[in-house]
Amino acid sequence: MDALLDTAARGDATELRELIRAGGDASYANPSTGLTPLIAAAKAGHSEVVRVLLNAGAPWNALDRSGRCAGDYAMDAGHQDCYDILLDAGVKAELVLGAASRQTTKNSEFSNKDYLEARLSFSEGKLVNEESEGVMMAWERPLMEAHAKAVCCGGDDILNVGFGMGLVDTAIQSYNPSSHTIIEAHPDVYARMISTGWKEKANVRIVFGRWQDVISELGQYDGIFFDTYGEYYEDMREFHSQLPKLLKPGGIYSYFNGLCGHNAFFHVVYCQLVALELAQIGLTTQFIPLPVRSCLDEKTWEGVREKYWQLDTYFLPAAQAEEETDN
Ligand SMILES: C[S@@+](CC[C@H](N)C(=O)[O-])C[C@H]1O[C@@H](n2cnc3c(N)ncnc32)[C@H](O)[C@@H]1O
Repeated sequence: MDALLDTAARGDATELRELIRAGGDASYANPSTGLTPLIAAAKAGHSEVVRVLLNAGAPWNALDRSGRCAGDYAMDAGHQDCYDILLDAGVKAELVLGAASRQTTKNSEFSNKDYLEARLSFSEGKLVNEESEGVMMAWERPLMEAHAKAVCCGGDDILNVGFGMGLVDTAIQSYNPSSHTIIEAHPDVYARMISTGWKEKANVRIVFGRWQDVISELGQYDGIFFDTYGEYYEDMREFHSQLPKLLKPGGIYSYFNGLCGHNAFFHVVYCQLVALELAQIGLTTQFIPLPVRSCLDEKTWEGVREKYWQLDTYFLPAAQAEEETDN
């Protein structure tokens, strides 16, 4: 099977087609390196070979032993054609997967039931669960301030889903909105909101519960921020399906963009996917690049089980609903 790797690396599309026709496995991965023909082709910039392999069923998202996929190599080497083909393949595959999962019956348990039932510990720099997983961390403060700015420039009625350490809500308060609604589902976080005086703020309304369960109690907002924990992309998609009811015309929606925060190419695929899905409900999405390297060092993650963010740039999503037209 290493013949496939050699042929892909050389960029010989004709020979590769023949090898596949003769039974060669396009999804082969070398057992010791994890190298796939797709990675070999993307690394060398052979776009026709990349196309042949994808058409023959090579998975766009296979990782080698260093945790990188074909798109990562194409991106780093500046092979734009390969990058575009792989991005398109990734977005299409995830769109199809999403459609398929929407057709399967829903699990009766919700995604983050265990998280919501477990105890949390709060400290200056972080909020962690019993497994020392970071629920929220102070390094995100500049990002939360930027999110608050984005959603507050849409108008005066603001909704935030997920209080965590209250970083985004503190920043939202600095814009003194007319109304500031906060949904929070975890009892420990809710108790802390009460003990730190959030209930006494004149413009704040706290809704305790899962957003899924309290959505009917909500109104319409000029700015909405979404940042929960322990939920899947499917949950966020479900939230997005409620945006036409929740977001006023011209309003701004933003979310914590931690999707695939460990892999640069997967992250780009998910940015595109969300933008496409939001476009289907009439929102136009921009991603504002924010450098985050300076917010993070090895010390940041001390005492936290997993680095949930490993990229140098954060892409802050700002999605605007269509303005109302007169006719
Ligand atoms: C990552 S933290 C939010 C951090 C916040 N943006 C900040 O600036 O500190 C996620 C929060 O969402 C809450 N949460 C998780 N699932 C939720 C749900 N389904 N509905 C409402 N809140 C939820 C968690 O308890 C947690 O407080």
